[in-house]
Amino acid sequence: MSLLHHTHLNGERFLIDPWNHGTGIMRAVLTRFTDLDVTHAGSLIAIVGAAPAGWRLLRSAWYEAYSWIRQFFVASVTVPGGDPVNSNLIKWLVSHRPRHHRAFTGRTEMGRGDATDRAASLKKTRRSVQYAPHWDSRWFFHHGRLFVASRDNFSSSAMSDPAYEGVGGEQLTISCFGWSIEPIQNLIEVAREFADRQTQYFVIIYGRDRYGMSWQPKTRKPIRLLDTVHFDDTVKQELLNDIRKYLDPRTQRRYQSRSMPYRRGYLFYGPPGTGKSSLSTALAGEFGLDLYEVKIPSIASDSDLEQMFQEIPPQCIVLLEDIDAVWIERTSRSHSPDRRSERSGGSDRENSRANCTLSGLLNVLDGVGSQEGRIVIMTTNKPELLDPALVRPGRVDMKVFLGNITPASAEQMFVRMFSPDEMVTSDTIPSSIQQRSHVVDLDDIRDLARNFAKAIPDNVFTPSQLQGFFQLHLDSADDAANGITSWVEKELERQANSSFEFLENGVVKRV
Ligand SMILES: Nc1ncnc2c1ncn2[C@@H]1O[C@H](COP(=O)(O)OP(=O)(O)OP(=O)(O)O)[C@@H](O)[C@H]1O
Repeated sequence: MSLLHHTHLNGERFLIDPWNHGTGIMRAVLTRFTDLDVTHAGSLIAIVGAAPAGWRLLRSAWYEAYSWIRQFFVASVTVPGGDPVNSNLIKWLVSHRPRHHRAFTGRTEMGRGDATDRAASLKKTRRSVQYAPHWDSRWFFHHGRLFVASRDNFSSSAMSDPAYEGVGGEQLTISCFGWSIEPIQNLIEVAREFADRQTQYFVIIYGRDRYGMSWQPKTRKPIRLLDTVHFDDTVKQELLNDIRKYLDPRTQRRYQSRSMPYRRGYLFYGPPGTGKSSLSTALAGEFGLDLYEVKIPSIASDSDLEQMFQEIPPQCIVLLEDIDAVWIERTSRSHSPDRRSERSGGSDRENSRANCTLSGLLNVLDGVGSQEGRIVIMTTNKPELLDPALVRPGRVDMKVFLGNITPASAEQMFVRMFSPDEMVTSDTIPSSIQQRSHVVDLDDIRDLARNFAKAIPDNVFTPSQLQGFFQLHLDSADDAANGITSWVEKELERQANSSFEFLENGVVKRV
């Protein structure tokens, strides 16, 4: 089809091309309705069209200039992801963000739900959404100085980690103008103090990340007082004094001057549910130490174990759980699987056998990195399976037995559960329940506790069993005191039959 059109204007016949024709109309329209000349509009369009290229040019010039400035006039400190200083800085940056920060990550809350939302906590169906500020690089002033914090190698997998705080987990570089890193060092100190203040009521528990590649803060537990872990009071005092003495700086100097390795090991042993893990966490809170959790059965190899230990900082508690799962080298896999199975109490334990060896474990316990003020706590339900080499003095300096509950401990537990401080009497508890929990006088509670303790047979139930009973009666001390005798009878019967109870169509059945 021809692109030329014929037209008549004032009786004349013109041959025009559509472009000129279109421009003519545009010009006519523009001049009619605005004062703009279309030739100027054309220049405007040309400028707008050239703007992106100009912008790109400016940007690359800026990057060039910035890298030049960085090279000669900027001091910087890079902190690797996963390092405690990294998370301290992130905490400080997040809480000192500009008021109008607009980029956030949104994630379903993985930790405890809103403690005040009783209905939600009971149903456990809805979790709140957690919003955390998000940025790649941020400029900010601190003490009159301009800093920039930039995150490198952001990986989206970090976001699916429950410990991810919206930012963090990646390498962080803090820069400022000048030739000295002193302002950055000061900023780091400020961030560390800030983080310490924020976490002083919590124990930070570190675990390996999902790929087993690095230590990550796994949970932050409110400090558990040692009074809430019930076991022999004399042993508790001995343990506390021992750790206190060990952490005293004078002890460290004495160890060093006598060329002794500065480390301390403890073994907590006893039946499941007697408080071995709880005691370890309570000690971490008592002495303000972070807790590094090593689950022996989940370690892939000796070299993994070694790598883990190399990355554990000094001055912390290392918790080696289920230490009896360590493969005992002397009874090699090929020679005596039966014997091992027999020693470990059955085929199910075979399945949970660790892949690290005894010598691998002894290596990391005695290795160079272990001599820096760490406390190593090993826990086991089966101390009789442990190799004597593992628990010899020097590796295990004190053994602490945590056993079944005594009537005296049961009495203390009762008082703790129902003392006025512990009883919640806020609006979150329905008034009907508040009326039932009328006993809040401490003397009354103590009386009830004494009667309660009389019903508890010595050394039969674990503290966690008793805790389970309290959980059913948290709203009323009276109910707990009245219900204990029948609970004890039922539990004794159940233990005698060593049966597992379950409900089927409303009928209690046992297997
Ligand atoms: N001695 C105790 N005093 C107070 N509470 C206890 C005690 N022992 C256990 N509990 C309670 O029972 C629960 C389980 O305790 P914990 O996990 O510390 O036991 P454990 O000995 O480490 O068990 P396991 O050997 O199975 O790991 C916790 O909620 C804890 O509060």
